[in-house]
Amino acid sequence: MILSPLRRASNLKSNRNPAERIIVALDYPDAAGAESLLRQLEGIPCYMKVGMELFYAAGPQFVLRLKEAGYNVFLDLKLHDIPNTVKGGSASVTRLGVDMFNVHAAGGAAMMEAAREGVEQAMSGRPGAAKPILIGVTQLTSTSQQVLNDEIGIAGPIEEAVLRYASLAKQSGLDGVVASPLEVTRIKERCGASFATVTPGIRPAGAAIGDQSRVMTPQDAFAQGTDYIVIGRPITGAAYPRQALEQIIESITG
Ligand SMILES: O=C(O)c1cc(=O)[nH]c(=O)n1[C@@H]1O[C@H](COP(=O)(O)O)[C@@H](O)[C@H]1O
Repeated sequence: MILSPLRRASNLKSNRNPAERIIVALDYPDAAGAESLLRQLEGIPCYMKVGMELFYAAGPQFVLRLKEAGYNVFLDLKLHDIPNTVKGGSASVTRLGVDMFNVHAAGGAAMMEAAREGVEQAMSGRPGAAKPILIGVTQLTSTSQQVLNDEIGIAGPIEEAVLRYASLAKQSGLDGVVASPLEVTRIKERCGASFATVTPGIRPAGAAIGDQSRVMTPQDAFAQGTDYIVIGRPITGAAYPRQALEQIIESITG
């Protein structure tokens, strides 16, 4: 069961409590696992991310339960399909009442514009509701320079590929991008300070990197000017998840 209501982060510009800029990835195979973590983190007003693992198992119902508990929710389904399908998917996700969701920038301008149209269409039926933050995924933080060039076949520095996706996302009317904190400074220079950056690939010093490639510590990521960090296993896989999260909060405030 999800416990007490939490204070809700209002929007990008008025994030006061640093915890509101930490997005915890609830990568669990079922609702019970995620609920156990929520009990341990009770009272800390961080953002919660529902990704494909939990959503495919627990569905929209779990998103609604998080919303009822007062959390801001990032629904990470990385939509990537023909524009008409992404428009409909984006409208459904918006009607669900999530605070943030993402689409793959690799789907191109027409697809991202369709996502925005889907949001706008759904918002017309939800007067007074807050519009979700629409984010484009650039290059996954698990992708290395070598994989990009040799396997995927995109030439040049990975940062250039990320910047290209970020510019396209901005031109298509998106609110920001998912990228590595390593690319935040250049994205802000290219797309403007108010263009949001949501950065996974976060590893506190000494934490196992696992399948991530382009990583940074929480404090360094915020020093680069990121708006939100996304962090999963360093919290969910810790012996004491609450302590792990509190240490991260302390590292960014101290
Ligand atoms: O869109 C995302 O959230 C995402 C994009 C990306 O490029 N890299 C990335 O790791 N993520 C997500 O961020 C989370 C990172 O989890 P950890 O590696 O366990 O901290 C996972 O839920 C990923 O699905």
